[in-house]
Amino acid sequence: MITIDAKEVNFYYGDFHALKNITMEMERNTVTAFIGPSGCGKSTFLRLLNRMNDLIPGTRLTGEILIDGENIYARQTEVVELRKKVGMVFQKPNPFPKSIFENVAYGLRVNGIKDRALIAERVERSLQGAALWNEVKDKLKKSAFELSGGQQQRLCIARALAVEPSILLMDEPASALDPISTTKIEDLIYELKKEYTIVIVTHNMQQAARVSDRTAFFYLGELIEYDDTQKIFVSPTKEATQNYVTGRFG
Ligand SMILES: Nc1ncnc2c1ncn2[C@@H]1O[C@H](COP(=O)(O)OP(=O)(O)OP(=O)(O)O)[C@@H](O)[C@H]1O
Repeated sequence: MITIDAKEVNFYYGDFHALKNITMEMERNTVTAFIGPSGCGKSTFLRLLNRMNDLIPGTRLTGEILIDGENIYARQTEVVELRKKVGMVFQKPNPFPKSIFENVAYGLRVNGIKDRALIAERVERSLQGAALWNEVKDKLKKSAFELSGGQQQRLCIARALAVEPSILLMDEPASALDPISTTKIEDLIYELKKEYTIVIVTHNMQQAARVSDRTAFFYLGELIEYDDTQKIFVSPTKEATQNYVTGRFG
């Protein structure tokens, strides 16, 4: 079932045409990786999926992005509701200067949930979902800054899960982490796709090959090739894709 459906999307920063006629569909409960050289538009496209570019002055979008059949750029779309449904995890872990518990509870409180038992239950479930519960269950009141970088990133994933999104956007979620923490995040992505649809930007080819079902190769603002990950890495159709995945440019 298609959950994200982008149709002829063009995006401009002022006069700069950053995304050119992007059309692609993403299915529910899959992991899609965006790859391509620096500046090709991966993050721009990812951020369009939960309207994170809205606040950048002078930008313009044409085309449509439908999520579960609804045009997320339609006038009646509530951005707050959209972001509940489409969560985001950034490159650098960015916990709030609050306790571990309060970091995860934050989105629930912002959404007006006051029931303490419900909040505690959701915090536990989210930390379990982010494979962090066992490491933090005895120190929930400690500052999030006392966690390691890898734990902080899983905390940020738990924070995103707490408001029960159906889609998770991840912008290079492991690039600031050591190899062991990276493996944990990759294992987690594999687990999470049972319940969520995941879109990940990565510079790491092996990571894209390991975690994703589908891979989209972007170059200079265009979607050059989008196919099953196996196909992109083993027998891509386009020469540019072949050159990129074999490390001949980028
Ligand atoms: N806020 C902005 N204002 C103007 N131009 C921008 C802005 N953000 C990105 N761009 C430009 O849009 C293009 C695409 O940037 P984007 O960050 O989407 O690329 P990317 O593929 O994610 O790159 P990287 O892999 O380096 O993160 C680049 O040329 C960049 O300079």
